[in-house]
Amino acid sequence: MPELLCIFGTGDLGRSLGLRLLQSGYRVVYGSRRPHSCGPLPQGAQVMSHAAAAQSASLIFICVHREHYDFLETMASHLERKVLVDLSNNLKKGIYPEANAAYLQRLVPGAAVVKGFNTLSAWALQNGLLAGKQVHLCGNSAAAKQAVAEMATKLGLTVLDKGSLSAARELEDFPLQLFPEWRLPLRVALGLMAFFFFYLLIRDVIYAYVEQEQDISYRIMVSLANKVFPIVSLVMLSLCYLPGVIAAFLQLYRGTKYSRFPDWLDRWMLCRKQMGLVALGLALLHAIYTFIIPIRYAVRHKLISRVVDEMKNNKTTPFYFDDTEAWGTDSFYVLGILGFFLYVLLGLTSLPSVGGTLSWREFSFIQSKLGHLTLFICTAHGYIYGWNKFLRSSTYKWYTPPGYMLCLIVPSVVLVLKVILLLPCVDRTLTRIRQGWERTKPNEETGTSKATNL
Ligand SMILES: NC(=O)C1=CN([C@@H]2O[C@H](COP(=O)(O)OP(=O)(O)OC[C@H]3O[C@@H](n4cnc5c(N)ncnc54)[C@H](OP(=O)(O)O)[C@@H]3O)[C@@H](O)[C@H]2O)C=CC1
Ligand SMILES: [Cu+2]
Repeated sequence: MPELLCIFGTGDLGRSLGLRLLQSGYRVVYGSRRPHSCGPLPQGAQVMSHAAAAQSASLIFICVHREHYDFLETMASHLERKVLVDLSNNLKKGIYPEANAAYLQRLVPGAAVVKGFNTLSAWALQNGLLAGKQVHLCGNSAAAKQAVAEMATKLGLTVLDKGSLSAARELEDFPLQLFPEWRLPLRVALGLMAFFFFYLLIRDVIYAYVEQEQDISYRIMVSLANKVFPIVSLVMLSLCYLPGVIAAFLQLYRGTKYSRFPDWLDRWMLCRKQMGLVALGLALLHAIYTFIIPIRYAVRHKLISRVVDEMKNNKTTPFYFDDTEAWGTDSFYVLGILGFFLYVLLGLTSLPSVGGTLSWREFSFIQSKLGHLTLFICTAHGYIYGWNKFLRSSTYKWYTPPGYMLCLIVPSVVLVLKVILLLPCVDRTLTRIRQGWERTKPNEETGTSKATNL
């Protein structure tokens, strides 16, 4: 006979959890305030009063909001020696002085409370999106935790033990976090965008207005945006590879890999993927913005008015083929296309479903070798853009360097550092360090090792 599990509460979560448990081969009994009118439940589940349901099972899921926990105190005698799983979440951090699970344990001291599953959603349970999902558990009774962990494994979940019930607070705060690993990359991207936008606004629009009394503020919409996006994209892509390079230099400097990186570097390393994806998004915007250039009114007007001018004045300027310009623009576009293609490739392999099919060697080849190649190609794309501009006109003053000049500094630095790391002698040392070699090498004569590999 399959094991019988009990669920208190017939709400959204209770129903979805019951359905999933039934599909995993358990029997389910619901405890409800109104067992005869609680609406449709998953097929095969029984429903009774709380007390009767608790009697028949040893493991009880509390799928009730914390605000209604008080009824559990009145039936504490029925819950003696039961395992109570607390799945509750709060709407905000710190509304209650103690964690929900600690509160539950206080109401029912005779039971073993386990906190967990609160990061799952009714929706994911209902749609069977559980495979490989990680759940955290904590509780004071090891046996109770063990029982819950076994059940979770049967549901296809991966269990992570977070220790005693005092960790419940942390677990309850988890679902309240909104994309924690995206916060830093998005802040950096917004900061950089704001900086370059205002810089270009002053330099291109306001400067032209003051100096030449020309109102070209319409350029904010497309031209300015189409400079800000590629600039920030390139800087973000560099920032995605910079921490790896810094870490390598730090290892070289320390001569060992067995010491922790500073916190800021750790945090930076952990959001590289998100940095790269933000960069990819901006590169995509840049590509789309570039496509609409020929159909813009301002561009068409400029071309047509030049022809009309010449017809009116009845003279034609010599129209010859500039070989340098042809090479310059073509290589600019080709590098842009190749760079964007590699960008997309990097983005695709960062998806778990694609990255999971790659071996570690393949993954690191794509993310590191191909990643730096992407950075190189995109930086070259930027340099050629600057070069073409320089060929066509150079009315720019030295004190107003174009935006792309500023942004090219960052990727150039990263690339130079990467080239240094690729020098055979540096590369050899780094490989040895990463294989566990330390500067205080074992003393070969006596055969004793001073280095500890910990
Ligand atoms: N929905 C979700 O995706 C998730 C929910 N959770 C947590 O699970 C818990 C339940 O959430 P959810 O199912 O969405 O909520 P619902 O409001 O859908 O359901 C709550 C259930 O609790 C019971 N209940 C309500 N009032 C009382 C009361 N005064 N005394 C006793 N029982 C009562 C009712 O069942 P009955 O009428 O049968 O007694 C009701 O169906 C919450 O703590 C929530 O934070 C956690 C993770 C995800
Ligand atoms: Cu470009």
